[in-house]
Amino acid sequence: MSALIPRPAMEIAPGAVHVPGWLGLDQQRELVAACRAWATGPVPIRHTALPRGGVMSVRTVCIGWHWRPYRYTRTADDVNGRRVAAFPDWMVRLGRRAVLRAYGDEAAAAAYTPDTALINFYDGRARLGMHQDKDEKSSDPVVSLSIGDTCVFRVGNTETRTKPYTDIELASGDLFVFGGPSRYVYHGVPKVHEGSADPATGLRTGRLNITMRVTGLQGRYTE
Ligand SMILES: O=C(O)CCC(=O)C(=O)O
Ligand SMILES: [Fe+2]
Repeated sequence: MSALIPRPAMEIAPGAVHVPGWLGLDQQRELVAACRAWATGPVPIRHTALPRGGVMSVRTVCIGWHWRPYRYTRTADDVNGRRVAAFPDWMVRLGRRAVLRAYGDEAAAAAYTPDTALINFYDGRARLGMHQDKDEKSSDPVVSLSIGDTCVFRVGNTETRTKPYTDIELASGDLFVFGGPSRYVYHGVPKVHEGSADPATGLRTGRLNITMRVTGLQGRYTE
């Protein structure tokens, strides 16, 4: 789809809102630079090990709290034992602006205080199976930002990982927020369109996705 044709914001399901082209190119560049720094440490980006052996095809680095299947911890005991980078205040503000844009609810936006983000990097072969984000002890919305290659994002239902689902495309700069009745919707990334990115974001290849969440765990860890 041409970047010149503005795509309208769409409610895909109650509480699940897609805002195409929400991030400008400068913001995307800044996020790419920040994620690149986080990818190097204190906990380097890695393929997350799964409990039954095997690894995820996506590579992930976390900030604020470290996620591994299926919990959040302060230290990355499955990687190098170190504490992850802090969740910066500028990202809290970005999350609030995202919630305001998606729901138009000033009170909900002001109250939104994400304390962790999972930063996923997809090469052309990476996929993410259908899952729910349910390791958080808070039902506050998940804010998702995409940069780089366009992907197919599958938005399912809250009951099963199978149909009915809706496939949408998440392109560079797109915002997707899922909260309220869609907070525990199954979702996944069945395909990444390799080479579809505009290198002007600073990401020559691949797809970056940032999901901010509220863990509901005690003890904020910010800068
Ligand atoms: O890459 C995406 O768009 C989704 C990522 C996701 O669902 C997750 O990290 O839990
Ligand atoms: Fe998810």
